[in-house]
Amino acid sequence: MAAEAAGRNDATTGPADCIAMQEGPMKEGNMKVDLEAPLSTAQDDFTIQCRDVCRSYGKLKVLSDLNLTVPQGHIYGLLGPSGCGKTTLLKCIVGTLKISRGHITVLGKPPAFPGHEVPGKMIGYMPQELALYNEFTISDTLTFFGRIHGLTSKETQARMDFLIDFLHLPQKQSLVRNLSGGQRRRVSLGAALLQNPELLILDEPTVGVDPVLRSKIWQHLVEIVKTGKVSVIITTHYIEEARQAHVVGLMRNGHLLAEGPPDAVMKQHSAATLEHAFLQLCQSSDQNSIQRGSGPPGGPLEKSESFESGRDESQPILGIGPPPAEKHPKCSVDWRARARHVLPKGRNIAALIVKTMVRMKRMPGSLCFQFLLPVIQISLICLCVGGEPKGIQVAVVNNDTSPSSFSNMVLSFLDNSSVHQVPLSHHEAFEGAYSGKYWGVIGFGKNFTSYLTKRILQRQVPKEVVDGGSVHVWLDLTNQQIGLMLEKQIHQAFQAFVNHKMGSMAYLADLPIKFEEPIYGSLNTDFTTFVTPGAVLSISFYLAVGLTALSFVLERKEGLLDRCWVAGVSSMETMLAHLFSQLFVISVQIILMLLFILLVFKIPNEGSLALVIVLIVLQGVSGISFGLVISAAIDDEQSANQAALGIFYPNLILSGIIWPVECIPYPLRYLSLALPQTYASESLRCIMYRGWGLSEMMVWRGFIVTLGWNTFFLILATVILKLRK
Ligand SMILES: Nc1ncnc2c1ncn2[C@@H]1O[C@H](COP(=O)(O)OP(=O)(O)OP(=O)(O)O)[C@@H](O)[C@H]1O
Repeated sequence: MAAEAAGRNDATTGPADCIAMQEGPMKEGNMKVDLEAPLSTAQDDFTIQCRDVCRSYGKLKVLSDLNLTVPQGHIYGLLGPSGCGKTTLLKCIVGTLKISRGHITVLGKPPAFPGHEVPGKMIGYMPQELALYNEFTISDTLTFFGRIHGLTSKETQARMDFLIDFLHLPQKQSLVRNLSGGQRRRVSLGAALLQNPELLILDEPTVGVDPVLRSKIWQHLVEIVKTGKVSVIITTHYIEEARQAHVVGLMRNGHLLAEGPPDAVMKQHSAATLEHAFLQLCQSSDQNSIQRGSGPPGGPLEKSESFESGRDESQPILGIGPPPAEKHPKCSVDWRARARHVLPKGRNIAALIVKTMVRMKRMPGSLCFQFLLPVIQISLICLCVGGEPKGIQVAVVNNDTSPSSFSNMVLSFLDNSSVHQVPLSHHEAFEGAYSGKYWGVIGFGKNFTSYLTKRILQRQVPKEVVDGGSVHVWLDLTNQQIGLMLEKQIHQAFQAFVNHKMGSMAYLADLPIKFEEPIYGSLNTDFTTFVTPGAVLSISFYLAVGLTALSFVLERKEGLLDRCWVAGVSSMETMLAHLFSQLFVISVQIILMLLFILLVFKIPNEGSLALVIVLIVLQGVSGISFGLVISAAIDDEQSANQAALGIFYPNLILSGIIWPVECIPYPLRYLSLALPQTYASESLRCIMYRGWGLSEMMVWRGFIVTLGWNTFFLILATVILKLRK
């Protein structure tokens, strides 16, 4: 095998034989991925060219003035210890990470250049993470990537059959989540090979793969580059297997220590193996750093520590000397290509929507949960919030001795389902009330009946008669709702008694205030009616936030977003596809919620059902957009959950959903009015309870504010995604 490799390497003298590594002062200025991006004059010979590439994560400088060249039709083995920056470099090459300085040219243009199919069909990328959808079968996985690359189903099928056979994959209907680690890695490799790309970028494809298959993969790579049109860049921890590559780049601390054919590297260092050559290079590099008084290798690199910038000519590094002078003609692109680059592609959106639908189909339990959760939540609110307290224990001390006993009559009008009367002595009643057993004490004096009669019939009575002819009530007001209910029930019972006893003369015992038929709403309006519209909006918003943030954060963590991006799916397409598929889920959720609140809990709706639905859907879209903001800004699911939960209560309280906005003190009220759900809740209440339409300001401003937040969240998510690259 080694001899074979050597033979191949001999045949690849020329560009790969001695790749120059840049020396001298570093060039200033950021990499230009715009219209002024430079083109290598020798672009026909090179598939990838990296010049003076720098990339940092915060203060950690990971790539430092790195120069690398992948000749066309070659296999390039990128080797280096864990953490030296290989994956970072590959991500810069495929365009998922932006470089802070330098130039990268891939297949003739910088990555992500308008109209360039990198990212896209020209490039096959296998990330280090498996980056596969666990709920997919092997067939679903390859079909999905086939759709994105625009392959016909016949082409996808043919490639699938070949790859399943070649990569020793199990049946194509096998679910990815049921595959072994090695099998998943091979499926991931299959997805990268699917469209026969011109450039294959493979980040540790042979980890966890048995030696027979590993050798077969290398054979295949050798085979596909033979045409001279396909190039491969591959990272591996098995340094010796890289001897089969045409060129190796030995990387350490963000620099390339050497670049050249494996045999030449070994010869230069009189090493029997590539591993030994690499060790020698590392030692020389460390000695050089110590002599120059720089910090230990592996730490953050400063410009002054850059190996290339201060390199001694005597160092045993291949290709010493500045790279040949390069002219940098500018790439140009017409407005049509630029527009095509920016505009979302229907094909990609459709592929992503189908992907989401297939995943939903494969997780029926989760889908049912998503549909039923809002119904359960709103039902619990309607059942448990705002209703009348029932079975409240009240002590009754009845000292009325009259045979006609008005006190018993008053008590008989008390609603027994709400108030449970417990007849007791004065002492027992108060002892029970103070010990928390009873919510109040209702007391009638000895002469209640006669004094009450006198109070009603005589014009003037002494204070003693007024007092003795009154129902005395002592309440435990630590629970305002129970206290208010008892007050209301006792008033109503007394009113009913007066009506019964006095008939048409009942007005004598009335206050001269008459509450007429309400202008809107009903006399029996309860708190549930107030709270339900806001609760529906809040549920739609927060479920969408949670599902969106979580699904994106997980997809990013598993490398799926990056993989799709390299396959040519833009962030905008990903967002739109998620929006459309989530709209389906939201629509079902809203239909079920409305069925329950209108038909089961009989919440009134005097207005247009269409307006109600549109407003709730728009709030769901706000939730999706806000979820996108969270997932764009946050990398792990725990922090994403915390962010979603963290804003839940402040927003719920400040939006006037559980208590009127009018109760909020002034400076906070301005904040409340700016929130996404304050005007929207008011708008929904106006539609449902007042029957208003869009001509009313209180209705349309709810829609306008919701649309405004949607736009703001979407723009913010896009900006954060761009800035964080
Ligand atoms: N998103 C990130 N944020 C901060 N630091 C990061 C991030 N990704 C990588 N790094 C750091 O950058 C350095 C290079 O990481 P990289 O993944 O490129 O190494 P690698 O050579 O591919 O390692 P391995 O062979 O183990 O995969 C490491 O120190 C790593 O901790």
